[in-house]
Amino acid sequence: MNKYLAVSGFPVSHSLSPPIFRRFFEINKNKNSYYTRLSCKTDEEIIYMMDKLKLGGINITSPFKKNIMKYLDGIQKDALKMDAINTAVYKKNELIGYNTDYLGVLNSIRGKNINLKGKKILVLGAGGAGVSAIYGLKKYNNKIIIINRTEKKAKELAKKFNVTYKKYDNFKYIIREVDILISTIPVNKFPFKLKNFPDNLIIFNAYYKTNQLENFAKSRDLRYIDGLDWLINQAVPAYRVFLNRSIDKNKIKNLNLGINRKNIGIIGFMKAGKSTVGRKLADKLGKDFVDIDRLIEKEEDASVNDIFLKKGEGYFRKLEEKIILNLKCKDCVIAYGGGIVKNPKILRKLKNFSYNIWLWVSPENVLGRKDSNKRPLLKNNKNELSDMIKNRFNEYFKTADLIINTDNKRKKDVIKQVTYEVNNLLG
Ligand SMILES: Nc1ncnc2c1ncn2[C@@H]1O[C@H](COP(=O)(O)OP(=O)(O)OP(=O)(O)O)[C@@H](O)[C@H]1O
Ligand SMILES: O=C(O)C1=C[C@@H](O)[C@@H](O)[C@H](O)C1
Ligand SMILES: [Mg+2]
Repeated sequence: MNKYLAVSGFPVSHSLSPPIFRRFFEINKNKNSYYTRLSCKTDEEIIYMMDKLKLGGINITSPFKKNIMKYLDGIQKDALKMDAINTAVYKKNELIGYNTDYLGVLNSIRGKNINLKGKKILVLGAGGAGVSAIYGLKKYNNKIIIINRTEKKAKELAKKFNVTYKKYDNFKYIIREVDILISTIPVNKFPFKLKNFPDNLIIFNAYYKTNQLENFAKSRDLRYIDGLDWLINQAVPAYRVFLNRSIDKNKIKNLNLGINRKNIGIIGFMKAGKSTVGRKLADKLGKDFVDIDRLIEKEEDASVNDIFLKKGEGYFRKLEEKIILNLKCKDCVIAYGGGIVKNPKILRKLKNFSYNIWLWVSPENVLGRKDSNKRPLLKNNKNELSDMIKNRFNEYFKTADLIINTDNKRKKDVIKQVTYEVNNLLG
C-alpha cells in the first residue's frame, strides 16, 4: 500500500526533509513511499489535512511541535519530557508522537568523533531546538550552560533540566571558556561579535541556510557541524518510526536538494484556484504569469470548453503537452492545467522546471465554487469528482513540492499564505 508522509509547519517551503526522505526511499527501494511539505496555518489544519491526504505519518516543525500534542493518542517518553514532538505516526489507528530531534544532535556530534565527556557546552536559544539539544547532551555531559534573549525561558529550562543559566549579555565572556557552542537561533546575522571566540571552539549551528556563523567558522578553520547534519540525523530515527526500517547513513551521498528552481508552478484539481492565485502571486513577486490554459485558448482561438466539446480531450492534451514541453521561461509563475498529472512527459519536465505548489481542494469545496457546473469534466456529481480526485491523487502527491489547503479559506487568505511561503523559499 502507498505510504504518504509529509513535514508540516509554517513556513515550511524551505524544508530539506523531502529530499532527505526521498533519498532514503531510493536507498531502501521503498517504491510506494512519498514525502512532501504541507503548509498549515494552525495545528487543527494539520489534523484536517492528515485525514484528507490520508497521511500515514508526519514530521512537525516550528511552530507546532508543542500545540499538536493535544491531538495525539499516545506520546513516547522522551517527547513527553521535552514537551514537544517532531514526528507522529499512525499505529493501529492511533496517532503516536515521538521526538527524534535530540538524537539528531547527539548523532551529528558522534558522527564527527567528538567526545562529549567533560566538554563545556553553551546552548544559545531556548526554543524547541534548544530543548532537544539540552535533553540529548544531558545524557553524556553535565557542563551545559543555557542562554536566551528572553531570560525567563532560559531560567525555566535550566531549572527543568538541571543545567546552568547565564545572562544573555554575558555571552561575550562565557564564549571564551566553552568548548562547544550550539546555536539554535534561526538568523543569518549572529547577534554577538565573533572575535572573542576561542581558537579550538567547535560550532554546531541548527540553522541550515548559509549564514554568518558558518562563514566565520570556515574563515577561522573551526570545526563546524551544520543544520543539515542535524536534519539528516533526526530524519534517520523518524524514518524508522514511519517505516520500521533502518537506513545506512553512509549511503546518503550526493543529496540532491533540488529546491533552487526559480519558476513557481501551481498545480491542483479543477477550480482549486490555480489561475486566480497564480496571477496574484506573480503580481506580488513581480514575476511574469503564464496560464497554460490561456496559452492553449490563444493558439486555438477557442475556449477550453469548446476545444473539449468539439475536438475531444485527446486533442486538448496533445496541445497541452506541446506547449508545456516547449516552455522556456526562467523566472515565472505558471498555472498548469488540472489534468497534467496524467502525462508522464510533462511530470518529468516539471520535476526540474518549477517548484510545484499543489492547491488542495476537496470535492465538497469544488462544487461550492463559482461556475463549477460549467466544466465538461465536472458535472456537479460529487461521486464522480471524488473518483477523479482519487485517481489523480498519487501523481499530484508525487509532483507537489508543497501542499496548501484551500478548503474553507477565502481567496485572499490563500494568496497571502502562498505568497508568504514563496517569499520564505526565495528569501
Ligand atoms: N479559496 C477559494 N474560495 C472560494 N472560491 C475560490 C477560491 N479560490 C478560487 N475560487 C473561485 O473558484 C473559481 C475557480 O478559480 P480559478 O479559475 O482560479 O481555478 P483554477 O484552478 O484555475 O480552475 P480551472 O481548473 O478552471 O483552471 C473562481 O470563480 C474563483 O474565484
Ligand atoms: O525543516 C524540517 O524539515 C524539520 C526541522 C526540524 O524541526 C525537525 O524536527 C523536523 O522533523 C523537520
Ligand atoms: Mg485556471
